[in-house]
Amino acid sequence: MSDNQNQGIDQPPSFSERSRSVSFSKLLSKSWKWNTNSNNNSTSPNNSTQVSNSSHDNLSSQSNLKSKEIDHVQEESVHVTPTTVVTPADTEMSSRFSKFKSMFQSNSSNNMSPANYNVNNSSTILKGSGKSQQDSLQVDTKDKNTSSGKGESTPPVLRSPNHAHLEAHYHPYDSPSQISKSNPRSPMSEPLNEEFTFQQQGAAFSNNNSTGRKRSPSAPVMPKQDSSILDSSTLSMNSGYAPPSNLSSTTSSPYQTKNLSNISLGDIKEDEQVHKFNEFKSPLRNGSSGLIQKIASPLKGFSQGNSPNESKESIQPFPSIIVGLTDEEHDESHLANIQRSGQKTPQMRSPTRKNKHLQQPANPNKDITDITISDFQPKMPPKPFITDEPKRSQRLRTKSFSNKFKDITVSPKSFEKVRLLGQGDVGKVFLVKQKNTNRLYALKVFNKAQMIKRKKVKRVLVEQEILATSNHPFIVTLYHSFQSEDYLYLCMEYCMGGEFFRALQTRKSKCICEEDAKFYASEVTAALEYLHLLGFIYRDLKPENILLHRSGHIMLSDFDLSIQAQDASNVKIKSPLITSGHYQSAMIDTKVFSDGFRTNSFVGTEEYIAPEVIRGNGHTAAVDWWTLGILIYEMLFGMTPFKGGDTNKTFSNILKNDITFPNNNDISRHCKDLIKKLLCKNESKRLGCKMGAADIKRHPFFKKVQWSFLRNQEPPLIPKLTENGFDFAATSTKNKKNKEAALHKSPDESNTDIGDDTEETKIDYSKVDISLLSMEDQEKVMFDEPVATDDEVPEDDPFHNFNSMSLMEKDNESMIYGDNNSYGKIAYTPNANRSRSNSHRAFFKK
Ligand SMILES: Nc1ncnc2c1ncn2[C@@H]1O[C@H](COP(=O)(O)OP(=O)(O)OP(=O)(O)O)[C@@H](O)[C@H]1O
Repeated sequence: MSDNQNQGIDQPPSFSERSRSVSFSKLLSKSWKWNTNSNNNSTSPNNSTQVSNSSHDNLSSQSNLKSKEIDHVQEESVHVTPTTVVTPADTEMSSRFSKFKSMFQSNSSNNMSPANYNVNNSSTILKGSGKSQQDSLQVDTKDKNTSSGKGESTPPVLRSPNHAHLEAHYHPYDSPSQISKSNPRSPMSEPLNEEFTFQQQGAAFSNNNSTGRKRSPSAPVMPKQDSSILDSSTLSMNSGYAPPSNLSSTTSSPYQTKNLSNISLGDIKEDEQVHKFNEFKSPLRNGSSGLIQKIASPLKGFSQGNSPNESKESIQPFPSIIVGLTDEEHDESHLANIQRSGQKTPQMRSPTRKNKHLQQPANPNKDITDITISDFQPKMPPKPFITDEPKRSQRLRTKSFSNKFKDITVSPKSFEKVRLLGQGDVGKVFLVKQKNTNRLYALKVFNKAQMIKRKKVKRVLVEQEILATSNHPFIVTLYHSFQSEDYLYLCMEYCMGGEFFRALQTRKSKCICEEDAKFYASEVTAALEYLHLLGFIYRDLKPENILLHRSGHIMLSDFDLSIQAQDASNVKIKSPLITSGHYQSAMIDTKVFSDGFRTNSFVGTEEYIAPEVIRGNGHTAAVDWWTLGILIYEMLFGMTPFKGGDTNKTFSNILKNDITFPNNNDISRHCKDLIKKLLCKNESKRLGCKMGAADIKRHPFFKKVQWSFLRNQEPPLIPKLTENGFDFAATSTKNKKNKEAALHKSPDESNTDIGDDTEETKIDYSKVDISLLSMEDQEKVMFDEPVATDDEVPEDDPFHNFNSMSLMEKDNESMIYGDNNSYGKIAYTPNANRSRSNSHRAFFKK
């Protein structure tokens, strides 16, 4: 990877830690690829249609195909699906986006619409018998040979005429050994005794597998058939959900012919929820969209004005006042219309109104005592705008987060890469510097083609929705999100402290004391409470997804596995406020926001997965409280409680084993009680099942926690930048030299020169297939493509709902790059100011 060249810094020594960081659903599609060779063929491919209503369609079909074939079928089905036929007119119309439309439609079920985010395409991939799949493969091969890609009437799925390259470039994880090489998790150095220092560097995200913690190759392997793990009684069917596996292989249930090792993301029964998710209207959404309709007529009214300026304004497509109109302002606009149209004014309003221009013109018949100074002022044309209100596209205005965001103010070119921070399943996260402000951000970049191919479209849309909707001190701030022709970008607050997991690992014992664990558990509880309040279930809590802000406070990140309960809009809070003991903290019943919501996806991270997820009975927001229990345990003991030798054993332990606490650890009775109650295998008895977060906050373990003052407390560990690390200025110069030296040619198209990014040489993106470029060149395109504004992305584009927008926040608190800053090494220094015994008292003493 190019970062290797960029960094020029030492690789950190590798950890011999357990690697566990993979989130399940993110690798399921890989897992079935890897396991298909070893699967038995007990079920005919056609059987898959018999269970077409279940979430497990075609699993047996999958087992009949060798992994290679499946790859081909998956890939080639893109070509044969009739919906991929694009007329030349269509192609011309939306040339920049049509390739994704056709990819998405081909890769999805027939009734797919972009608005549904329906990425469950397993039936598309494997529909019919193995023979027809073979047939389609042959047909596709022909297509492949004849298709010349974009601009022709043959389906221009991608610009590349050779899709084999896609697999090579976008799927570097074709085998467990490859994944361990190419998809390592964030690297760490060895703990350096008291200093707890590690090298935080992107260079380790290259193909060099000797560095850093890796994603576990075994993690994506789902449990094999093993009747010892589950007996049929543990597979409760009473919820109406089918178990996703045949963990109990002895019975003849159709479901039990399937193996979890075969399950793919496409088999996850999320479409129902997603469908309802789309129907879901939050109060905010209702408000904004309703408001737009309401004010449509006043705007028309303005256009009837006599002033030329007035009519000019009236044709402005997206007057930004629209969303910002209060009811009062709306009334006022309406009033003005009525007055203009000669109708009798129903009621005169106060002259202290904001929009003075809407006041009545001087009335000659008016009593002299009624005349005000405004009567003598030149009459300004009606302005349907509040000047400091930024413009928002029509689409953005209808979003629940429209009050937070304005139209996009940046583009990929606005940022300069500092280094790679991390690489997730489908996204790369870069530390970037905004060129004109020197502000530092974490820029998460997703490859669109890869998102479609790996069925992650819905997930990235959910991630954007949650990040954009959230406004909480313990949830990472989204500053900008935008898309270009080939990429999606989430520009977030840079959490300088990196993963909390690293901080734990840099401790000698890999664990922290109970008081410190209480601090982090409190902050996580507060963040989960907030998410639940919005109706989101996080589903992937683990130390890897908890980032540390430079202040040392936590920041939850990575929401692509989250889901929104569909009934959050109709929530009636029965007992909104309850008090907690002596401290009278206000607590909200957060459980009502996801009451009655169950989802059946197999998501999570192996050691953190809740029993109900393994059982496949569907799960609720209670999974987040289970994961909180595991997290607290891991913080205290440096390991998770149910980890087994392999996935099967881990799942078996989760389902059957009681929680035990290592002997030599001195933790309080209350703490053990909390963990036990959170790790209750029966979710209906688990702590949190009654009132959600309020139940947890009222537990005696948290008795002395000042929930309202969490943000003001001293965190136990403070990340500190140290010297001699990555030097941005040096790398920047080096990059420049590299760029000058590099000859950027597409391997396939010798006459296609993507050029460099100097002013003189413009890149013709339409002629470049980014999948054929080296990683370095792909990154170059990533930081050079023009931004696609909301209105540019056609409605039928799969990424239409990914808004390009910027946070309206005036006081941007993001870090500013300075000359003396170094971003290579972070040390976690124990906070000397923090009392370990009774932190809340210490806080008030200060
Ligand atoms: N805001 C941020 N500040 C600093 N580092 C970050 C930030 N966001 C992400 N990272 C780093 O990038 C890594 C990958 O990010 P993230 O987990 O969001 O990607 P992902 O594709 O969803 O990964 P995964 O598949 O592991 O969930 C993180 O583990 C972290 O090290």
